[in-house]
Amino acid sequence: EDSSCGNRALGRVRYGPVTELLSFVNEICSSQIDTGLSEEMGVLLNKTDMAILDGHYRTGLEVFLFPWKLTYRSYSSGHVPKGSFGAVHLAQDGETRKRMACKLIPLEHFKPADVEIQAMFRHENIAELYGALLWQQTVYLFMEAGEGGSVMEKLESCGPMRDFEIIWVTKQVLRGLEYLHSKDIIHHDIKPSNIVLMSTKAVLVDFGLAVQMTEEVYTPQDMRGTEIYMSPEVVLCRGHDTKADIYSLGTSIIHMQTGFPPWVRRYPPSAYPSYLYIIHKQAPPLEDIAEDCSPAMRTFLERSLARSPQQRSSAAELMRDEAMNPPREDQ
Ligand SMILES: Nc1nnc(-c2c[nH]c3ncc(-c4c[nH]c5ccccc45)cc23)o1
Repeated sequence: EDSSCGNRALGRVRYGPVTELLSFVNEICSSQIDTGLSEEMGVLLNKTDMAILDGHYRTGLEVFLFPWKLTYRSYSSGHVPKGSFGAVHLAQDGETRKRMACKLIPLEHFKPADVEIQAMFRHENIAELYGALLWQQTVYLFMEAGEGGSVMEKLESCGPMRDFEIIWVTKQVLRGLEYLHSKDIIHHDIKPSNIVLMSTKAVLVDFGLAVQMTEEVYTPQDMRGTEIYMSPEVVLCRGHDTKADIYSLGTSIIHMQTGFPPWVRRYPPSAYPSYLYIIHKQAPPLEDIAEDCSPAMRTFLERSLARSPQQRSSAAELMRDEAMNPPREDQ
């Protein structure tokens, strides 16, 4: 005990740089440390407006968690097993009043990939990582909060989005993808529930399936992503690249336009437990584009849903597409 502050036990939560946070998450995953300890331990990145008190950062004392309603239906068989999962809460620092998102992941399901990309690569359209704590076999990831909820929640509560809303969200996502793809990172799970809204921007979340390519093509050991938004080359499992995210953005736009992801209205989930074969065999789902879709947006979608990844436009090219810069009177 530290006599200078009486017999108050000093906790094991500390401020540190990204490198220290990364070594902390690797330690807890390789169980190099006794994870059974009753008190919390972890690393909060410097200058994150989070107030550690004597090495403690306890839920209910230094920080408070409030459950967000995270309700979204999965149309297909939902997550392919590799989907990263964890309950996301609203968090608020007791001292600084800073509001954050806090994702709780059971230690046995936690992997360093859940934080590596967000810790090492920062961009205004990627949810910033503030720190990681381990307490009672649960990892607490503190991140930038999208208090407007996800695009999925917006679709479920307000129905199909209007053109100018879709264009605003799509440009935000393209900025994030342009950055990630310039670092050869594939997100692997672009979809409405992984795009969260703030007052001035939208950010991408859930990098649990993201990978940084080391070659031209990424050959997966397992299928990654959520089926209904998945590209044909990912379904084929013979190697893919960052263009897989562009296809998933295209299917997400169809969802934003119509209120339904592609395929489900023509192939009802009751009759089709899996869409992998349909995605593989059928031409891209251009039939599911909204009837009142503007010609410019239809061309944009044809370019993002092209079957061949080589033919598909890149995020940088789509940023410059006329659909993203409509004439004023269209607004
Ligand atoms: N899977 C995942 N991994 N990281 C996040 C995440 C980081 N910051 C966030 N901010 C908001 C929300 C969020 C999603 N649906 C919502 C509905 C209502 C309110 C908030 C939300 C989620 C996050 O989510």
